[in-house]
Amino acid sequence: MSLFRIEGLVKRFGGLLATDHVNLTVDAGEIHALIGPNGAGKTTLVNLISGLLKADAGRIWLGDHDITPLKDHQRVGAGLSRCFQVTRVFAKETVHDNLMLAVQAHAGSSLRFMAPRANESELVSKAEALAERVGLTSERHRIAGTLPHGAQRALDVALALAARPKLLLLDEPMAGMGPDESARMVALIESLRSEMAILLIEHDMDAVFRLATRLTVLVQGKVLMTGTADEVRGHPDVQAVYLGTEAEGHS
Ligand SMILES: Nc1ncnc2c1ncn2[C@@H]1O[C@H](COP(=O)(O)OP(=O)(O)OP(=O)(O)O)[C@@H](O)[C@H]1O
Repeated sequence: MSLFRIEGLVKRFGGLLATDHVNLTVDAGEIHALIGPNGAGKTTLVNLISGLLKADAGRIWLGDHDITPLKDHQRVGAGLSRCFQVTRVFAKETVHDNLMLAVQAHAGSSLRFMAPRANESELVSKAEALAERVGLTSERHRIAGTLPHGAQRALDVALALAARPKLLLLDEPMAGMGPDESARMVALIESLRSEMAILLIEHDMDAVFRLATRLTVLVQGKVLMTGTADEVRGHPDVQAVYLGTEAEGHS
């Protein structure tokens, strides 16, 4: 059974079918990329998955748990974490304090019953481990808002990791990055592969083809195809519909 499964998902905005009976699976250990031209419905689908939008029809499964009726924060609790195009980092707090808040929010009942000092030191060590996990150990005491863009995105990933997700949703993690920052983000995503499944929405096709186990191509709300990088690259419809658009200056 797939770790994550979408069945017949539908979302209408007035007369527009933004999500048109979409089926999609993500397996454990997989980085599954969602690609498609502007307006294809990628953001809508991610919002349906994370629970920001309510689907008109269809079901969403995490393992054997039907998460369709759950609200967004309940989906995080069920194991689905999201990184945002617009980051949710607290700009005026330090990296460490951002991580402490995230770790605290997801600490669960085990920590609540510990002595306060043991509790605190457990939280600190979890926050430090997360900083190290995303390469921010040396920036731990900096104010988050003063970090370079790439480091802020890395912090956003760390905040999502604090929830210990089974599935991580990454919405354009490379957006606005230069080549060095992108390369670092690619390495970070690659390093997460063994620990969780990832659904990646990204316009940077080099990064997508480097990272993705499988890709799903979305066009006008519909799945055009799902396949490996080679299958997608070689598919004539994809070249016409998507890569053609790319060559014309798709950002
Ligand atoms: N809240 C909304 N109300 C009405 N129409 C919407 C709404 N959100 C999205 N749409 C429409 O749904 C379609 C899919 O949009 P969506 O943003 O999901 O595409 P996308 O693939 O994420 O595009 P991009 O690559 O530009 O981010 C578009 O035609 C868009 O105009």
